[in-house]
Amino acid sequence: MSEYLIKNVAVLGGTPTDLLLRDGVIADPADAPADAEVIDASGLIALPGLVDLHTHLREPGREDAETVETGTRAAALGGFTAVHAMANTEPVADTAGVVEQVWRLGREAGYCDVYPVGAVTVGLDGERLAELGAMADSAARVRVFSDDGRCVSDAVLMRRALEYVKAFDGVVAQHAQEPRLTVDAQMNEGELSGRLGLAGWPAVAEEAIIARDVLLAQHVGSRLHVCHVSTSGSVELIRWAKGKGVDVTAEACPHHLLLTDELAATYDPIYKVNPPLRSAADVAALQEGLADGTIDIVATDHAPHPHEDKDCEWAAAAFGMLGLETALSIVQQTMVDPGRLDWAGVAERMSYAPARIGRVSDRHGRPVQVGEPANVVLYDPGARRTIEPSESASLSRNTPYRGMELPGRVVATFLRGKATVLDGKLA
Ligand SMILES: NC(=O)N[C@@H](CC(=O)O)C(=O)O
Ligand SMILES: [Zn+2]
Ligand SMILES: [Zn+2]
Repeated sequence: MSEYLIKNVAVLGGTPTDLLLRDGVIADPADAPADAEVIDASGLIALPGLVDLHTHLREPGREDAETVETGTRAAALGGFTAVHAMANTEPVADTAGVVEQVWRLGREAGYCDVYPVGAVTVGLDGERLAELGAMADSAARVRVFSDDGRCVSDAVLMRRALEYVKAFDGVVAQHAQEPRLTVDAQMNEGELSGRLGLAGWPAVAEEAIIARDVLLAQHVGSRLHVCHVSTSGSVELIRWAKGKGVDVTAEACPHHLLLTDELAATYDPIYKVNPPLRSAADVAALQEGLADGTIDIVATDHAPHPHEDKDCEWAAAAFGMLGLETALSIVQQTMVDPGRLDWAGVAERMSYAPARIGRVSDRHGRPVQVGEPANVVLYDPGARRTIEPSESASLSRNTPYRGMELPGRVVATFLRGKATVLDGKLA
């Protein structure tokens, strides 16, 4: 394996220094051998390899949309060294057999570590608990459980899941959506949904579940994670719960930090996502919540869909958008460039904290310093690029950023010292 001597890199945007990647770890650059590959990183920053707590890789079952291999290629290009693969596959990842299959596919592909998320209920049907213990004890060592795509809406089942995962330090990641309040819902409920004639999706459908779940988590003394928070009321509820000492964490997605429901007026289903794009006031509240730590992390909710599921009328289209290859750029644009977060804050929200929540911080989400695993991303915050969907490594093309000019570019990604991306391309 090559050894890399990275020269003049600004770790977390600090004073430029040198890094040696050797034998899978970060080593003292003074020990660099003469034949080390030298990378001139002047102008680049180094961040710890990013960790996504919410990725849809679609395999098994929807390999027309994405595979573990194509999705993890997209992840590497986005600066990720670990992703948590959501359970809403076909078959659902609700058994030790399926989670081990996904975990093995990730290892074989070798682009980043894949940590399967286990389903909370059998078949995501919301009726019976899946074999959570067997998934936890499997080779995949599942710690995050979610019916994402669906809400665990039955309060008794949610309570039992929260109680059950305590035995192995797991967490339930809730897709907070009260189903009865969102029957046929298409977009954010507001004046615009009325005008466009699209069924509205009220903020209360998300907030009611979050309120219930933080109270349940407090009652049973368990850990709760809230997926893709999208409303200002949700941020307020999570702030309140944290103030009460509830063990709750929350994520915001890049698209919810940038885009608003106004885009639905195009009727272009590229902007159709669950939860929906919300108002500018909600976007501002999410940015503020992410800055002050109420929202712990950014997670992509990378949701690939083939063109036949997106190139149709709004109401018939699938929910979801790509996210892995653009996440860091969107966070730079919405959080770093306006001064809401520094690069250390980005490392916390896109690497350290997601690794802690997913209980993978023995390997990921570790500081870029001597002795740590060499999971590192080199990023050029001064670059600008125009998003061209056909250049994506994903099998799908449903990026909402087509034609947009975004700041920043991932120059290189290293997984345990092995380059997965070099010069902005797959290595
Ligand atoms: N976010 C989405 O709009 N879609 C996700 C499901 C989900 O994250 O709820 C998908 O699996 O396509
Ligand atoms: Zn979801
Ligand atoms: Zn999702």
